[in-house]
Amino acid sequence: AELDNARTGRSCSLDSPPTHLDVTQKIDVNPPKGTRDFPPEEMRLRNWLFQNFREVSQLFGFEEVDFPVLESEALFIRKAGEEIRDQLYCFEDRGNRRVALRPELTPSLARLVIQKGKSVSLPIKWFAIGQCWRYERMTRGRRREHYQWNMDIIGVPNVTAEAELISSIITFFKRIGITSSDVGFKVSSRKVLQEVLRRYSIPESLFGRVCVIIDKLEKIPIDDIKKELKSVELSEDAVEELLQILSVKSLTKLEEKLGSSVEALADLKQLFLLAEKYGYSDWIQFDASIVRGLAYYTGIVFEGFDREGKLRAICGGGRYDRLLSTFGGDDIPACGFGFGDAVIVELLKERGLMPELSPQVQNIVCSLDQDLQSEASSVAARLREKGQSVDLVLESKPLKWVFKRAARINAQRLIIVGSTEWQKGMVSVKILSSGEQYEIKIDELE
Ligand SMILES: Nc1ccc(Br)nc1
Repeated sequence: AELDNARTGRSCSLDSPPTHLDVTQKIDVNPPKGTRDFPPEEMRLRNWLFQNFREVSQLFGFEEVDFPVLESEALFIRKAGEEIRDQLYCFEDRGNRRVALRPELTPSLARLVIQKGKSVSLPIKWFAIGQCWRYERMTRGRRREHYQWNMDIIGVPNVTAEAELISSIITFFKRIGITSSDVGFKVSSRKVLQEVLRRYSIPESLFGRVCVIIDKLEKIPIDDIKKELKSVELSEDAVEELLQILSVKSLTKLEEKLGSSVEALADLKQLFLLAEKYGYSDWIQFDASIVRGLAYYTGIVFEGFDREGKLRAICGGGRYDRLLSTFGGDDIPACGFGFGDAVIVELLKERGLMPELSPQVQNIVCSLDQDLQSEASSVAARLREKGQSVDLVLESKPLKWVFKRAARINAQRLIIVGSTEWQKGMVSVKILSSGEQYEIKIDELE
């Protein structure tokens, strides 16, 4: 009912919102279906992951940006039959506007680039880490939100941009202990598809839709793929040729099939040459079946995969030279990738690479009797002024309780404010790792 209300813009709240005294209705303490809470332990892992995303992005000279989670629905309405469209988390707001929770970040980035126009100089190198949404029937019990790391290079037409993006992802993998024996990148170019469609005089307008269908290879039966391709007027021959080409796994074979003048080949050869120079050749392989499921890719496409074949794609991206112009912007070349926060964690667990992240606090401060509580607060304030983190025990507790809490929050030092020591202008300090204990003048504490 609430969702209907939200969709129609009617009030979302209850008639008379419960006051703090009403306990007539017990609320569901779980988050909405398909969404997650981030209690401290999960939040530490998320922060660790995002910190690595950020540090790699900055290592490559990218600037961080973000956009509203809520966007105009129009940003994502593409007529190519994409899954991302079918699962759009969209509704009508109270102003009768059609809006959507963003399913991806690239359209928002394109919108901002156009909005900025000439005020930003090219090339633009931006990265973002943002929550993205899909409304999937819970039949499949899958998540409805995830966080995606994106890096995009706008304004560079040649594949040096794609080579740089792949290098940044590999840098990230190496930082967290993933090697080229764990993960590889399948690389191809949509210009391969484009060339085949051209040879069969398939209209350009069908390109996006054909790519979306091809992306379902290995996800749905081959006969359904063929049926869908024929439904967009591909002839039997065109379908057969297409599927033939998509099974090619070497550039030499591709050259035999398409000839050496095809632009796709030049791009791919240059990319593999650059990979050699970056030193990441053992991470990438040509695979013509890679097309990715977003309609707007126009050139090189790539996806990171787990070599054991147990997990879904870890990340993916490619060139999207037409997206800005389809939004009414200038004809500016662009490429980028998206990297979700879910599969990578599954991979880390698989490989035993999950980081040990415990809470960290330098000091726990307590007073031994109630009359010294304010003195304990002044000791905490003094330490914090010196940049020391302090967990201040806020009510009178037995020392046994304090020690237990100190262990739980992984405190390094216990500072005890006791009356005898306080009379002498001192406090007791206990180094919890070694057990070493001593008294120190308050104004020497740091
Ligand atoms: N696009 C998208 C959004 C949210 C999730 Br979970 N997966 C994919």
